[in-house]
Amino acid sequence: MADGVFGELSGYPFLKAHGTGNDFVVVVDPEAELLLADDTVRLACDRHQGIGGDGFIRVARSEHLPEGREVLEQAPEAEWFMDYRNGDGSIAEMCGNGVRAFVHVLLRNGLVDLPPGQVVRVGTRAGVKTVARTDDGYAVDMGPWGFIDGDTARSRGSDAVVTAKGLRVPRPAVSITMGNPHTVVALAEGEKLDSLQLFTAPDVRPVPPDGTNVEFVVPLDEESGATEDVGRIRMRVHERGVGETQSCGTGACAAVAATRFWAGDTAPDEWLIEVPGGVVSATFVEGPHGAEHIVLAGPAVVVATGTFG
Ligand SMILES: N[C@@H](CCC[C@H](N)C(=O)O)C(=O)O
Repeated sequence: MADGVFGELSGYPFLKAHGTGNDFVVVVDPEAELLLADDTVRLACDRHQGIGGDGFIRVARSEHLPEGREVLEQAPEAEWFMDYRNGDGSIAEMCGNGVRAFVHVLLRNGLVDLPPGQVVRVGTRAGVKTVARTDDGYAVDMGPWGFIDGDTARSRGSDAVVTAKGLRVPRPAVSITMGNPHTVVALAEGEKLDSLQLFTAPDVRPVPPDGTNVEFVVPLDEESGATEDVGRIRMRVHERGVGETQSCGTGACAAVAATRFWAGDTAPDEWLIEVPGGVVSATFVEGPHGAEHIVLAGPAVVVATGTFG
């Protein structure tokens, strides 16, 4: 490759994609030949000196990455692996908006065929995800959700305390895994959500062992579009390894899991999540072996293609 500002990426083609405003620099590297040092990823995602993105996605054949080979042992059909990094270069287990963008790029580049009614299985560090096409995007079985500290959450309703700029007092929260870690805080009013300052990371105690993404949610009532059958929340998020983003798919799943847990048995299975970058949906379904899975649906868009300078 040419000697340019992006090191090994100079001269390499990229796509810029997003899902509800959560944006990604995507490279198609089927043989996983790129080294992808943290600095290189950081520069690619830099909004002033790079292409700009919340995250960086490498599209690689599973057989060429160690984590991909582990996936293939359980799911030989998961030919493609989403190698995901945050904008600061750190590796993340999973990205719900990113996996839709990933499949969109696979289709756009003719790397998979996805006729109506069929699914594609994608390898990730949080296991294999099954993705289907919808009328306006993609639906992803995100797998099971779980409490990070199940006993405390179930007995007390919360297992952490969050402090953030714009919150008058620290708030109780619950930490949930979607393969990656999340801590969810409920607020009573929209104004409180709007006045949060999320340039700096909220303080979470105790913080989960691998850090956390923090979601602030406001449950909406029937006047704001919720119904008996479809719950609705507004959400803002501070992402681990990034900062505030316009949307977070795994965060939306964690947010509805916490909201439904707090609401009790009568809460619906279908949810709409309003984020600054749009709306995604999440549906609780019965997965294999009786585990409760969440299906996340939303759009994926490629906005540009180019070559690193
Ligand atoms: N925006 C993503 C999540 C990306 C990873 C996250 N920042 C982490 O470190 O866990 C999503 O849509 O899920």
